[in-house]
Amino acid sequence: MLFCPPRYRLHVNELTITRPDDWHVHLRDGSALEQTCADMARYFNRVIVMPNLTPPVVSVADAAAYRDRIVAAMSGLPRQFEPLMTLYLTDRTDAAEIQLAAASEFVHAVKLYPAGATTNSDAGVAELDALFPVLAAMEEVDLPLLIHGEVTDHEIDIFDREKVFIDRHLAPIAERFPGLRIVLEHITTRDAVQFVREADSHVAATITAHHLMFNRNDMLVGGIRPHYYCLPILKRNVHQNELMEAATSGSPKFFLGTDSAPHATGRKEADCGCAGIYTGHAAIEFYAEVFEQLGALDKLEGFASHFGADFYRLPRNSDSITLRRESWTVPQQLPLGEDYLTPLAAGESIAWRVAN
Ligand SMILES: NC(=O)N[C@@H](CC(=O)O)C(=O)O
Ligand SMILES: [Zn+2]
Ligand SMILES: [Zn+2]
Repeated sequence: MLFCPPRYRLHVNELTITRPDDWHVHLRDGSALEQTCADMARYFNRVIVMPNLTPPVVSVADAAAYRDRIVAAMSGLPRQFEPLMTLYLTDRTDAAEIQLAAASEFVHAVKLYPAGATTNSDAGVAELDALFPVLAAMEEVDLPLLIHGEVTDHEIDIFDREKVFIDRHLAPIAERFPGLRIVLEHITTRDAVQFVREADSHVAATITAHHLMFNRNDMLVGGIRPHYYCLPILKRNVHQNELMEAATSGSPKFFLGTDSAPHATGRKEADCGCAGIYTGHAAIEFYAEVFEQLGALDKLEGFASHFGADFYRLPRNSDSITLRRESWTVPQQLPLGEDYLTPLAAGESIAWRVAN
């Protein structure tokens, strides 16, 4: 599965780390919340909730109502996480809404989707320049901007869309708004790693487990695997290696964001399958497997539990979780409301398990 030989192997059977947070997740809505919230609540303390519902979460009032639905969905669970809400930036977002968001206790960031870039992004931004007054307001009130960093131009190859976004849009935005905190979400390329590394401390990135575990060969060689299809799309192994290096480097600029994104199995195994991979059922376990194979289990805690909180200027969690080496088999399917989804690694065994 992984390309890099391990630097060294730590043979531990138990690992206790500060309780982690997930800085990028799709919980969806309605009856889907039962599964997505239960999975997140198992051990995450805080999760950054993506706003790409239909219709999207565009106002503080929308975010408050969505938050209530999430909290209600967690009421019967043995433990709960804190949903950190985000607003979906549109061509109609104004500075007044940004000020309301900053004044609220529960909106922690604003998400930029270029129009048409990914699942449920039709309402996204068409003209970035027109949004500069809004970005200025965010810089002013210190509200982070989260970015799905891909251009959508028809003539730009899908494998180049992240790099072109960085060159055309991200670099100019970071330069024009030096005080704006920016998270480049779910990075997939060497170019993104380099950009984030070289930027100042206002710029960070989330890295998913699946972009660490797989490259485009895993999706395309020997047959096409729709459950590995997500956006940004899996890249070449050289990019995967760069992500592994960044995630295990100990740099506080790179932290955990699962981008766990459920779709009903029938909508992925289709003529025109949806983008999104579900990892919420085994998120920290997947990361632990990758970090272990890279001989970097000692770097997991910073990546999963410290750096994101530091970037969002929230306290690090004060309690911990314990991962045990205990093999278990991922179910073939999980409920998604009245439908079902196919989780990543369905039917396969996973080496780590979080102790209750
Ligand atoms: N990552 C994905 O492939 N899909 C996400 C949207 C996103 O994060 O871009 C989704 O909402 O399904
Ligand atoms: Zn995205
Ligand atoms: Zn996402």
